[in-house]
Amino acid sequence: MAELLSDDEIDAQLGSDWERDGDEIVRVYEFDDYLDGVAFAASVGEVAEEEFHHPEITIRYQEVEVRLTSHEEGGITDKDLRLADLFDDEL
Ligand SMILES: C[C@H](O)[C@H](O)[C@H]1CNC2=NC(N)=NC(=O)C2=N1
Repeated sequence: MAELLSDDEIDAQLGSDWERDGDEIVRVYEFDDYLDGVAFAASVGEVAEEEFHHPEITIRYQEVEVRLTSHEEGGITDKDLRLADLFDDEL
């Protein structure tokens, strides 16, 4: 089981395009084309399944919102920060 991160640890390590929202970290990715967003969401899903750590993904017109938290630990852990970086690499 991963350790919950402190507020300072999260602030220090969170990617600049991500935001803290309570027990979650969130990023909204923008796309010119709806289907590019759909394809990106699919690639995020592939990474999540490989890592067996799953985000909430919301696909909207020209944007995809990705939210991460560690459900078992009840907050934000290194797993969430790592997945955020891996998702950003899918762009
Ligand atoms: C049994 C438990 O659901 C699994 O170990 C995994 C699946 N994917 C998961 N994803 C996320 N975000 N948090 C979890 O705690 C988690 N647990």
